[in-house]
Parts: sequence; structure tokens; C-alpha cells
Amino acid sequence: MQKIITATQTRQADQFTIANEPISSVGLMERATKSFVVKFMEEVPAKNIMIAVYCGTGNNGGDGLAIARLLSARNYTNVKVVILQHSFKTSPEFDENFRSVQKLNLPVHIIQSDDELPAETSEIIIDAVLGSGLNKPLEGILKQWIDQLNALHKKVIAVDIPTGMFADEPNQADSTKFKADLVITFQRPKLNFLLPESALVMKSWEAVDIGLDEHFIQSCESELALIEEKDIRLIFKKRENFSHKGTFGHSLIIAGKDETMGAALLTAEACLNTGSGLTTAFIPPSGLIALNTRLPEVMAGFGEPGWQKYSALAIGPGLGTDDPAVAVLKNALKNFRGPCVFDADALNMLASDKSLFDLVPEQSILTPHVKEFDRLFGSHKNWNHRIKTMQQEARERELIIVLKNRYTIIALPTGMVYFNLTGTPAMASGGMGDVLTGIIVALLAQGYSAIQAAMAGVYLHGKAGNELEELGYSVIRASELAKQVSKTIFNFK
Ligand SMILES: NC(=O)C1=CN([C@@H]2O[C@H](COP(=O)(O)OP(=O)(O)OC[C@H]3O[C@@H](n4cnc5c(N)ncnc54)[C@H](O)[C@@H]3O)[C@@H](O)[C@H]2O)[C@@H](O)CC1
Ligand SMILES: Nc1ncnc2c1ncn2[C@@H]1O[C@H](COP(=O)(O)OP(=O)(O)O)[C@@H](O)[C@H]1O
Ligand SMILES: [K+]
Repeated sequence: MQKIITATQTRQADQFTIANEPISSVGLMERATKSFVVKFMEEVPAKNIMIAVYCGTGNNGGDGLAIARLLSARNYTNVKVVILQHSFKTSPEFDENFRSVQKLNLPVHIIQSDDELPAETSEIIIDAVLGSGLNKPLEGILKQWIDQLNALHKKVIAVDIPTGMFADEPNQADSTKFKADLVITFQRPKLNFLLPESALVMKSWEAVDIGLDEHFIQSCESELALIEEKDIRLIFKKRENFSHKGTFGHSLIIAGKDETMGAALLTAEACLNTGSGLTTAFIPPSGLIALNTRLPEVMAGFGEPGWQKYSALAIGPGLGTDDPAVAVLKNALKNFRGPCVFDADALNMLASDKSLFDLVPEQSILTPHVKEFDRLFGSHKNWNHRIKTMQQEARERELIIVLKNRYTIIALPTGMVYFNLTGTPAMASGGMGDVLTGIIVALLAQGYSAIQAAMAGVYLHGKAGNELEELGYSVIRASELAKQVSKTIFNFK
């Protein structure tokens, strides 16, 4: 688990590192920019390409100057520096790097507030204008310059954070930000990189280690963290020699109606492949042939389930929200006493009847996508706001809320909020959420706690997608992912 820290905490980590290591502030800048350059060289190996490094006059600008010098030392032959001198205040680290750059044979253009931007012929722009020191949205000449640069549609690689983007506070959708193809960021992704609104500003990001004090970072007060593979490895237990189907629990899936039987099949298939000992799917009779043909290992159930037989319940995929579906949900809420995952239409029914929502047992897992989330908890003005809501609801109701997206967010009853980084846009296809539900219920049935099942389930789901993508899938069918998950678990151990 890696804590996500704010821009202010990053500055404190910076200060702590300088105070506790034999390194100066400019030395830390050198270390950071060296890490930047290593990643940059992987992205842009051609050394004769024309590169313009746009620098401000604070430490982000200081980074830019150091990067220009380091690239030149690594034989990039067409590097120039453009300093946007929107303010006359310079940081000492900027000044020191400016002196170093002046000793080299690098073209340096200094643009004053009343100057026009010169024509730009470089293919690559490095954005080192403003970093995490941003204190208000861009305005005036700086905004004009960045608007002009955006209009050039060059390939832009940003240092630490795109100019004009706040790291942790909500960003105004219409404020000017320097659009980046890639952000090479220091130590940790910023919170806002993980939220969908960032797509308006940046296409991708990579975090590089700059050697800030990790003990200090992990001791920072933050309720936000990234899930790491090693956290999930700790959760998984090996299947023991004398284990049998009874060892791995019995999953109950209540899903599907005539038109959406596929949802039940996908949930059940993922559940099987995640290692549930037994799986029973309560489906409408019209789905029986499909179930028996496609998934002979799964048992079908009709009528009233013998609730005590089951170790875990998943309810909702493709279930519909008509009166019989509501009756089924009420019945499950009344009778089932084990761990539960509520997904899809079960969430929609909980949203339309808050008295039902109040019956959801503590430690249950809810897996909404954003629309289902807003139906449950009301509309939200931005994703920062949604995080606050899920944190509060998870705490008050003692639930595990899994808000699905590119970086799925998991809020725990403890108030902690985790971001999962596995997964790929190749997974953006129908039925993918049903598969996640199947994975999670299988983990619950095997005796993993609700927190473990949600975290490991979300991680595995995304990891299976990454593995398939590496095998050459540009788009992944949900059924393909449901098959892959067994291999993902194998690869994982
Ligand atoms: N751990 C760290 O914190 C490290 C930070 N470094 C770099 O330092 C950067 C932060 O540097 P600074 O704190 O000097 O800040 P910036 O370089 O982001 O900004 C410089 C100054 O611009 C002014 N400013 C802010 N918003 C403005 C706006 N909208 N319009 C006009 N002026 C504005 C502020 O007075 C600010 O101090 C990071 O993004 C990173 O690139 C690295 O050099 C090394 C390690
Ligand atoms: N761009 C993406 N990157 C990573 N994962 C994605 C992306 N788009 C969708 N997914 C994943 O696919 C699943 C979609 O769930 P959901 O919207 O409920 O689908 P469905 O209702 O079709 O089953 C979620 O787990 C989500 O995280
Ligand atoms: K920047």
C-alpha cells in the first residue's frame, strides 16, 4: 500500500529528505530530473529530434533547465530552452540551473510578458512551466501562452504535473491547462491523475522514484492509498493438498432475466474460475439450457433458496428491477446471513427504495459504476466530491464501496480509500462488471474477508485484463476475462 500524498505533503517530504539525508535542495532536483530523463529516453529514443523545454521560473522551471542540460549531456542534439518569464521571481534552484545552462551551448529564449511567443518548430515540447506550486487557475499572459501552445498540437511531455492542473483540489473543467501526452511525475501519482476528469488534460502518466523519504511519506496523514501487488500477494492462501470442494465454499448467484441471461452466465463463469468450491445460479427457467450447456459445473436454482447452504451471495447482474426482482432482493436481505456483493440492478433497487438500502448488512460489498453510484448517493459535481461521499457512506454504513472505473476506487468502513491501478481500456466492454462480481463472490465464498475479497477481486480483474492485452487483445470480451482469471491467480502465486 502506497499512501497518496498532497502537494503540500510532497513539499514536506522534500524538506524532510533534505534535512535527513546528505542532499541539498538543488541536489534533490538533480536526482529528480535524472529520473525524469531516464524515463524520457525510453519514450523518446531518437536523439536528433527537436525538443523545446518550456520553463517557468520556479522549481518546475528549474527542473526544466536541468532536464535540458541532462538531455544535451546524453547527446540529444536539438534541445532548446524557452523561459516564460511571466513573473520576475525566480527560485534559488532555478537560478543555479540557469547558471549551469548558460555555460552550455544551448539556445535559450527568454520571453517577457509583453513578447509574442516565437514560432515553434520542435516536435516535442517538455512542459516545465508550472508544477505543484500552482496556487490559482492560469490567467493573463500565461494563460494566453498556454492556449497558444495547446493550439499547436505538439507531443507534450509534462514534468511532474501539467501546467495549470491542481494536484489534489478539484480542477475547473474550463480552466486552461497545458495538455500533455505523458506526464512523468515525481515519486507518486497526484490524486487528480487517478480521476476521470484528468482525461481532459493528460493521456497517460508514469511515476518515477526520486528517492524522497518513504518512511516519511508512509507516515503522512492520508486516507488515500494505492494498492500494490505485494498487498494482494499477502492476502492469497495456497490451495492445500487435502482440500476438497467443501473447503472453498458455495457461492450463490442471483442474477439474469430472459433478456439478460448473459450477465448471470458471466458472473457464474468468473466465480468458477476464481475457485469457488461450488456455484449455484438462481436464474429464470428460460436460462437453464444456456447454463447447462455453457457452464456444466454450475448448478441451477429455482424458487426459494435454502439460504443456510451458501457461503456467500452475489445479487444483481441482469436481474431487472420489476416487482418480482424487488421481491427476490427483499427476500435475500431478510434471509441471507453470509457475506454479500450487491451489483447492477440490486443497486438500482436499493437506490429507489432507501428503506431496503438500510437493510444491507454491514461489511457488504457494493460494486457500482458511476451512474449506479449517483443513483444511490445523489448527483455529484466532480469525482473529488464522489470520493468524499463514498468515504462517508462506507464509514457510516460500514460497507465496502467499489466505485468502478479505469482506476477503481475502494472505500472501506475504516475511512481508507484505495485506488487500483491494474486494468486497461481494452476492458471497456459490456459484461465486464458482472465478471468482477463473480470474482468477488468466489473470494468471499472461500473465506476471504470482505475487505480482502474486494481489494484482491478488483486487482485480479484488472490484472487479467492486462495479461490478455499483452497477449494481443485490443478489446477483451467479458467471457474471455472470466476464463483468464484462473491463469491470473496461477501466475500470481
Ligand atoms: N519533492 C518535491 O517537491 C520536488 C519538487 N520539484 C519540482 O518543484 C515543483 C514545485 O515547484 P515550486 O513550488 O517552485 O512551484 P512551481 O514551479 O510550480 O511554481 C512557481 C511559482 O509560480 C507561482 N504561481 C503559482 N500559480 C500561478 C499561476 N496560476 N499563475 C502565475 N504564477 C503562479 C507561485 O508563486 C509558485 O511558487 C514540482 O512540481 C517539481 O517539478 C523537484 O525539483 C524536486 C522535488
Ligand atoms: N477504461 C477502462 N480501464 C480499465 N477498466 C475498465 C475500463 N472501462 C471499464 N473497465 C472495467 O470494466 C468493468 C465495467 O463494469 P460495469 O460498468 O458494471 O459493466 P457491465 O455493467 O457491462 O458489466 C469495471 O470493473 C471497470 O473497472
Ligand atoms: K509542468
